[in-house]
Amino acid sequence: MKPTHVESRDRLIVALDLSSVEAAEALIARLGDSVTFYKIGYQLGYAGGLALVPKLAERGKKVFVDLKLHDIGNTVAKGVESIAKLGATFLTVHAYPQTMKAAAEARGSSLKILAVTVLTSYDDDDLHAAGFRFGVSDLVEARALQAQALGIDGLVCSGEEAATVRGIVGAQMALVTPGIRPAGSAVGDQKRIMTPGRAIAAGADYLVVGRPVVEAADPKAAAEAIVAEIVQAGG
Ligand SMILES: O=C(O)c1cc(=O)[nH]c(=O)n1[C@@H]1O[C@H](COP(=O)(O)O)[C@@H](O)[C@H]1O
Repeated sequence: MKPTHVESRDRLIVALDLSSVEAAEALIARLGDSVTFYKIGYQLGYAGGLALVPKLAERGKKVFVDLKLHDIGNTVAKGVESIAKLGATFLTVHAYPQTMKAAAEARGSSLKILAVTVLTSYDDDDLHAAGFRFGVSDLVEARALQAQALGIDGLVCSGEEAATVRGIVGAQMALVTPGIRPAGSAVGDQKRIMTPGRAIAAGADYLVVGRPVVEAADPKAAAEAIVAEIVQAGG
């Protein structure tokens, strides 16, 4: 079950993984009306990009601030309060109980907190190497339940887990899926990938796409093709 109020175009979130505000502004201008939702993460955020959040919001765009916070509760809460003032729609935290609790309590009324379950560049071996005794699917499911119990607004997971997670948490939580790769595009460092259409069909509400749009010869055409696939999948 996907929230029906979200337009197909608004389900695409383009990751502005670029080295400067100027480069981001140039891409935003090229994409024009084809993209309504942007993500600002480490690369752009640490290069002055957080100043773009209120500017984009003023222009009617939605912004996902992807800082994947994880620290002691007090520090997380204060960071969340600062991000909330920028006018962002989404903010990520890692799905650790203390971190999620602090973020949920500090988020205010307009910012929504997304918990990153297991990074899409991880597989079971990567989790075991990091000291976890769970595999990806078990850890994603356990964290989804914890996030729901703590009042978190949405989850970041791969398309591979989307259908199961949707079944566990129901329709209320937003499911946001990175690791999106249109057929034929380079996988890069991602390990749990899915095409836009299959991810929507699996229950994703939002697709996060970086390189397949940002590095495309024609980013606008790449974004439009993803939106067309979302529409075709019924999203
Ligand atoms: O939170 C995220 O957005 C995120 C979570 C995750 O598990 N995997 C993941 O790739 N992301 C982000 O999604 C984007 C994916 O970029 P591409 O692999 O270039 O499409 C990057 O900005 C990542 O930081």
